[in-house]
Amino acid sequence: MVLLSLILLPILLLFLLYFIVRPRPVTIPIKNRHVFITGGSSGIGLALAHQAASQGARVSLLARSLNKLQEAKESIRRSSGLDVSIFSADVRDYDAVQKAVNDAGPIDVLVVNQGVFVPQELDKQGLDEIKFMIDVNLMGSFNVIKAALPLMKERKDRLPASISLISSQAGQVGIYGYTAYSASKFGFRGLAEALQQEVIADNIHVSVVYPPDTDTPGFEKENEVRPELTKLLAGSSGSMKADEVAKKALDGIKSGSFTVPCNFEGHMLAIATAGLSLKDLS
Ligand SMILES: NC(=O)C1=CN([C@@H]2O[C@H](COP(=O)(O)OP(=O)(O)OC[C@H]3O[C@@H](n4cnc5c(N)ncnc54)[C@H](OP(=O)(O)O)[C@@H]3O)[C@@H](O)[C@H]2O)C=CC1
Ligand SMILES: CCCCCCCCCCCCCCCC(=O)[C@@H](N)CO
Repeated sequence: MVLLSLILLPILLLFLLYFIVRPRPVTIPIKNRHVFITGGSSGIGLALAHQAASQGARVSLLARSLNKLQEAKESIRRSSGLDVSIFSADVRDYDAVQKAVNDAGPIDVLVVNQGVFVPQELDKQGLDEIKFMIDVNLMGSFNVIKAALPLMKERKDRLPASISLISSQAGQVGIYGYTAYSASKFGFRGLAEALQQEVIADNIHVSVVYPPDTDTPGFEKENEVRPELTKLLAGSSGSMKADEVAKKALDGIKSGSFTVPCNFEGHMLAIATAGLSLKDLS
């Protein structure tokens, strides 16, 4: 009897725990909603913009180069017939970001995607490049989220909304040659875990997307200077097309998943680095 309850009690408790944290699927609609993508003029961000527009979202893009933004706007107009809003700003400039975000109007789905990567051993890398990556990738993301959050919270429809961060598999595991880059992306994890707790009451769902090497203009440039060992290690997770990553990202965002892996290795990494991120269970 005692033995039986010793076995049954933990099982009962586990069921109870599961009942409390069981998956409660959320669907974040994007049709007719405002999707704001930073770094949306190139690579993964641009692919996401195309897909969001083709699913009926109202899309806004933010990046520095007005030329590239205009090209992106034109290519989305050609493919989906839709007009996207473009904003030229550097994410490192809070006032410029705030102005862009306010001009764009309340955001339903914020995709923080801008990013720079200059791989190099710490030994050889200058502090200027290290600061560049931390400032654009991490501090820039704070600027964007801080600027967008007040209006996101005030949105009238109360439909589920999303804040998603495009991290990297190098934001799950430190990789040779990526000391600064990995540090900038690991920061996303803490930001996201804490932020999710702070905004869930506003029905805002935080997602972190972890792509492997992805075929983009930025990646092409990176490859010219990438140390051999970095190539080899990153190569162990293969590479994807920007469209494929964008699809995984958008599906993950729409389902409100906290962790969004993009390939098989990504699923393994998600399990290996789950930590206390229990959001995916709730
Ligand atoms: N490609 C890859 O292998 C992988 C990429 N990632 C991540 O995905 C994201 C997108 O990468 P990818 O598509 O390759 O990048 P690209 O270099 O192709 O595009 C980067 C985008 O960010 C914008 N951007 C860069 N700096 C700033 C800035 N200071 N302020 C505002 N916008 C800026 C660029 O426009 P502009 O220069 O005009 O400002 C451009 O629109 C990044 O966060 C990256 O770390 C993650 C894993 C793998
Ligand atoms: C436990 C299971 C392990 C599975 C194997 C995992 C292998 C790790 C590979 C990490 C790849 C990092 C790519 C970074 C890409 C990137 O961000 C740059 N291109 C810059 O944009």
